[in-house]
Amino acid sequence: MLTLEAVEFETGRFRLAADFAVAAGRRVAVVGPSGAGKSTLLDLVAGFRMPASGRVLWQGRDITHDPPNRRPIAMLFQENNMFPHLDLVRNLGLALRPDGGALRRKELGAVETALTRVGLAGMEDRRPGALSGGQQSRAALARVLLQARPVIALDEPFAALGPALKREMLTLVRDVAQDLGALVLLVSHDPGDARGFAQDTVLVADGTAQPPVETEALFSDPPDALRAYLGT
Ligand SMILES: Nc1ncnc2c1ncn2[C@@H]1O[C@H](COP(=O)(O)OP(=O)(O)OP(=O)(O)O)[C@@H](O)[C@H]1O
Repeated sequence: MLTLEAVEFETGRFRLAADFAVAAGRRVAVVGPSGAGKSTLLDLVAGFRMPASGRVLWQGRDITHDPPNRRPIAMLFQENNMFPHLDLVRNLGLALRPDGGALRRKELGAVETALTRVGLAGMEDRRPGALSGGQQSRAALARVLLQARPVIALDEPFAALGPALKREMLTLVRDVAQDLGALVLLVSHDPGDARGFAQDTVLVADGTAQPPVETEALFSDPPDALRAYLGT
C-alpha cells in the first residue's frame, strides 16, 4: 500500500494536497489540467520534492524523509535519462551498479534478459543516440525492470511516440509491471491512456490530488473538474 497521509505541498503560490492510499500492484493513471500538480505528485512520492506536512508511507513504513534512491520507486521520464556516451549494457548496468563498476557475469545476464524482455536483444552495444524513440523507451523500461522496485512512476513517458507505438509501449509497461507485481503511477494527458491502461485514476485539480476512483466510473460520469479538462 502506498499512502499519502495528509500530505500538503507548497512552492510559491502553488499548493497541492493529497490524502489517500493505493494498493500494491494497481495500475493508476494521474490526470488533470496542465499545471495542476501531476508531476509534483509523482515527485512527492519519488522523493524529489518534500511535503510541508504529512507523510508518505510504503507498506506502512514512513519514507517521507528517505532520499529518492532509498525509496521503493523506479521513475521513467519522457527524456529517458540515458547517458549518451555509454552503450546500452553500461547504461542499464548502472541500475545494478550505480557506481559504474564492472558488471559480474550474472549481472550481465540480467541486463541481457531485460533487453530481450523489451524487444532489444542484440542491441547491447548501441548507444542511445543510435536508437529510435521507441527503442529508447524500451531501453528505459528495461532499466525499470532491472531496478525491480515495487512502484513504477511514469511521467508522460511516451508522449513523443505515435499512437500505435504508445499503445504498444503501455502494454509492455503493463506486462513488465505484472512481472514485478509493481504498482504503476502513470501521468498522462490522454484520457485514452487512462482508460486503456489504468484500473484506477487520480484526478489532480484545484489544488488537490483526489483519491483514486475506478477509471471507467470516473470517465463515464466525470466530475466538473474533469469535464472542464476534457472539454466535454
Ligand atoms: N520551483 C517552482 N516554483 C514555483 N512554482 C512552481 C515550481 N515548480 C513548479 N511550479 C508550479 O507548480 C505547479 C504544478 O506543476 P506540475 O509540473 O506538477 O504540473 P503538471 O500537472 O504536471 O503540469 P503539466 O501537465 O503541464 O506537466 C505549476 O503551476 C507550476 O507552475
